[in-house]
Amino acid sequence: MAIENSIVVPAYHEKLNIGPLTKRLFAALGNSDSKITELIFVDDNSQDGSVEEVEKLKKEGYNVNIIVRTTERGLSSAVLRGFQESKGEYLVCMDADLQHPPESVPDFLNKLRKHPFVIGTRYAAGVGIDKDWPLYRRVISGGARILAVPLTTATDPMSGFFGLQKKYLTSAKNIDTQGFKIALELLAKLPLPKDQPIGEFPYSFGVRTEGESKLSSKVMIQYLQQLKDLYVYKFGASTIVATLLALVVLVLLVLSSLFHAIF
Ligand SMILES: Nc1nc2c(ncn2[C@@H]2O[C@H](COP(=O)(O)OP(=O)(O)O[C@H]3O[C@H](CO)[C@@H](O)[C@H](O)[C@@H]3O)[C@@H](O)[C@H]2O)c(=O)[nH]1
Repeated sequence: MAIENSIVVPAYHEKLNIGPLTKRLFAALGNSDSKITELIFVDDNSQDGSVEEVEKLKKEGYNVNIIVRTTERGLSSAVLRGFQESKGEYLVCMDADLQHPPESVPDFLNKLRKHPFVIGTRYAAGVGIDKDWPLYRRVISGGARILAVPLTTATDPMSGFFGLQKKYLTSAKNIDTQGFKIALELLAKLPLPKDQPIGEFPYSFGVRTEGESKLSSKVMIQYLQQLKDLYVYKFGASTIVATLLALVVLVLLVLSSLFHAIF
C-alpha cells in the first residue's frame, strides 16, 4: 500500500522515548492507517542506542526508520531533512519526548486533509500546558509567542507539533533552518493559499519523563535572530514598523546575550 502519511520526529538523545512513541503512535493509528503511515526519526548522531532501538522496532513490524546525520545539527534542519526524505503527502512533525500526545495523531491527520497547514495549539478552551511545567518555561514560551504575533495568525506558532500538505513545501524558498522554530518559519514563508485558513489543533502539552529538553540560551538567541529576519522579510526593510520591531528584537538580543538568565 502506498504511504500517505509521514510522521517526522527530530530526535537527539531520545533512546528511551523512541519505543514508547512508536508503539503508542501505531496503536492509535490502528490497523488500516498503520499501513499507510511511516515514522521517521531524524537523529544527529546521538550514539546512545537510538539506532539499535529503531532496528528492534522494525523487526517487530513497525514502519519506522531513522536518518542519522553526522555533519549537521539542529532541530529545524532535522525536520526539513525528514520532510525531504518522506514518502507521504501528509507530513506531521512532533517531538520525540511524548509531550505531543501520539494518541491525537489520527485526528490531527484528519484535520490535515482539510487544511494546507495545521498547527497544534496549547492555547484553546479545554487544553493547555501541564501544571508541572516550570514557571520559567511558561514565561519564555509566552514571551516568544507575543513577539511572533505580527508574523502569523496562529495562536501557538512556537509549537513543534504541526503538519502540512507536501505540495506546499515544494515551493519553499529561503527557509532559515537555525534554531527550533521551524513551524513559524514555514508559516511566514510558505506560499499557502489565501482562501484556505490554517487549521488549529488543540492539544494538551504533557511533561517530559525521559531524557532532557535541549532548549538553551543559544536556541533563544537563534529565535530572536530569526524573528528579526522574519520582521524584515514580512514588512520590508524600509518600513517604520519593521525598523521598530527589529529594534525591539535587537535590544532583547543584546540583553539576552549579556544576561543569559533574562528569559
Ligand atoms: N535531530 C535533532 N533533534 C533535536 C535537536 N534539538 C532538539 N531536538 C529534538 O527536538 C524535539 C524538541 O526538543 P526539546 O528539547 O524536547 O524541546 P522543548 O524545549 O522541550 O520544547 C519546546 O520546543 C519544542 C520544539 O519546537 C516545541 O515542540 C515545544 O512546543 C516547545 O516549544 C525533541 O524530540 C528533541 O530530541 C537537534 O539538534 N537535532
